[in-house]
Amino acid sequence: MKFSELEVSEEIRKATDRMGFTEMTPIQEQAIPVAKTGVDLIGQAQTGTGKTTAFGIPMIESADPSNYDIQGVVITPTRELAIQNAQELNALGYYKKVRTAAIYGGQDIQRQIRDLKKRPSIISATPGRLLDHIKRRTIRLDQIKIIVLDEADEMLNMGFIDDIHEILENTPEERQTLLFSATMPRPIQVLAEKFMRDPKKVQIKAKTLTVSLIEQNFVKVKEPDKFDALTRFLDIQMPERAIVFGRTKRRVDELMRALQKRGYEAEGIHGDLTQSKRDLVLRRFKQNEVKLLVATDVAARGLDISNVTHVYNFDLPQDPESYVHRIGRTGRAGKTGLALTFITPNEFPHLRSIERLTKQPMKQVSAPSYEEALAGQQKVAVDTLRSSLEKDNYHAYEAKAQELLSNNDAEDVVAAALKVLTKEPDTTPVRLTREAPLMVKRNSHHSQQHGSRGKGFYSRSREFEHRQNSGYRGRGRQRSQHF
Ligand SMILES: Nc1ncnc2c1ncn2[C@@H]1O[C@H](COP(=O)(O)OP(=O)(O)OP(=O)(O)O)[C@@H](O)[C@H]1O
Ligand SMILES: [Mg+2]
Repeated sequence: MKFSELEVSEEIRKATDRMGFTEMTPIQEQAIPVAKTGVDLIGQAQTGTGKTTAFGIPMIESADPSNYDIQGVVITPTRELAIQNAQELNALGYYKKVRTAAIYGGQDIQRQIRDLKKRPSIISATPGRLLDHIKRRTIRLDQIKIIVLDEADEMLNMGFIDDIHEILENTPEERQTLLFSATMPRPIQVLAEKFMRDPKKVQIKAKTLTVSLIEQNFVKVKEPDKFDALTRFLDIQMPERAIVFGRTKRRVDELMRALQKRGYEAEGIHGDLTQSKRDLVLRRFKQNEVKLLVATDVAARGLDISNVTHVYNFDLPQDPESYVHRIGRTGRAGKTGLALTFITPNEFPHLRSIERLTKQPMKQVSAPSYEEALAGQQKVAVDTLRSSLEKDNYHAYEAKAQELLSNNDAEDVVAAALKVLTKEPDTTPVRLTREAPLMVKRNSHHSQQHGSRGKGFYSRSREFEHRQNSGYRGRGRQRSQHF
């Protein structure tokens, strides 16, 4: 079905047109008409299939820009996602003149207060900062009509649940509540139904939980060999734009430095960086100034960066759902992608639990040898040379070529030129602190949640457990500190 056939105001149809959308995606086609009737809704569809617009249209449609109250709220687990959702809502509200403000931690609160004085109709926020504003009375939610929990399962996970409850207490009881995510574990749905009113479920049924356009591979590699394997894969696969996920903030810092040391353009993103640094790194990645983004799970959910061709899970994620979201950073909006997951020998049970959740077996590949990586890079050099020949723009170099050929064998000259052009696999020694393999924890929080009898789900990282016991106030803060 096309947006032009959707029963919405002309301003919204024009906005989707301006955004370049013609056909609706399945979640949009099915969720928008239901949400417009005002009922509560749980929407589940694969990553990259347009859930933002699916909740965005009913929000913009119900907002009245001549009313000065905040009428809608979208809550997300990360700051970058709050910014991104605000951008999409502003695009959808362009002709109707419905304004959305992004409200998130790490940005000057006075600046946000000034923004709020301009009376946005919708707020796209992270929970902690939203609560700060509620307490300062710079945001009132008593007139809202719609609240959306984007990445709902993550928002209702142990880390954010208290904040969400506190936010909900500040909203009118007759509000409409919408939950969206690509993953929706059963226990989270049960929990959600406690604060929703008879929610309708719109689940886009697919054979697999992950998008079929993403090729999913894994490589078995011992911890000390992981980094060499990574750089050889990079040399062979030559991703246009890739995200490398590491387990902890320290790991991300070390990986980024190690990659840079071997001559790759890489930048890191995690929760210990200042927000301006996070913004800068993401901007450089989006603008293709760096090809590799090394990230914790702070970049796992929701981020929509076009042309991410590869996702490397250098470390396994903490839980199978995170795997689904991480690899979903590629293969978006109909594009193809490749995901490669590194598994150390004793992490195999985790691989199987991921496959059980995704219903998609991963294909085993082997780590390229030095020679294979070299052959890959040589091919790049040959291709570069060939395309230069085709461009026919090297005539200014002909005199020098003749000079070289008068004293040397032609084959030697070309071979030497190729050597210079080839980025040979770099074996510069690097130091990475050894990561312990993920533990299989019986009766863990996750295993109970998924009703899987404690087999094969993961324990939280040591860092997380340490933080849990280290007196941070509010569980939501602990969770956001984690990545
Ligand atoms: N109807 C459409 N036609 C074409 N492109 C679309 C359409 N709807 C959304 N898109 C584009 O598809 C991309 C993915 O959309 P979006 O970020 O909303 O996915 P999502 O389902 O929320 O994914 P995730 O689960 O990763 O958060 C965006 O670039 C968006 O602009
Ligand atoms: Mg999304």
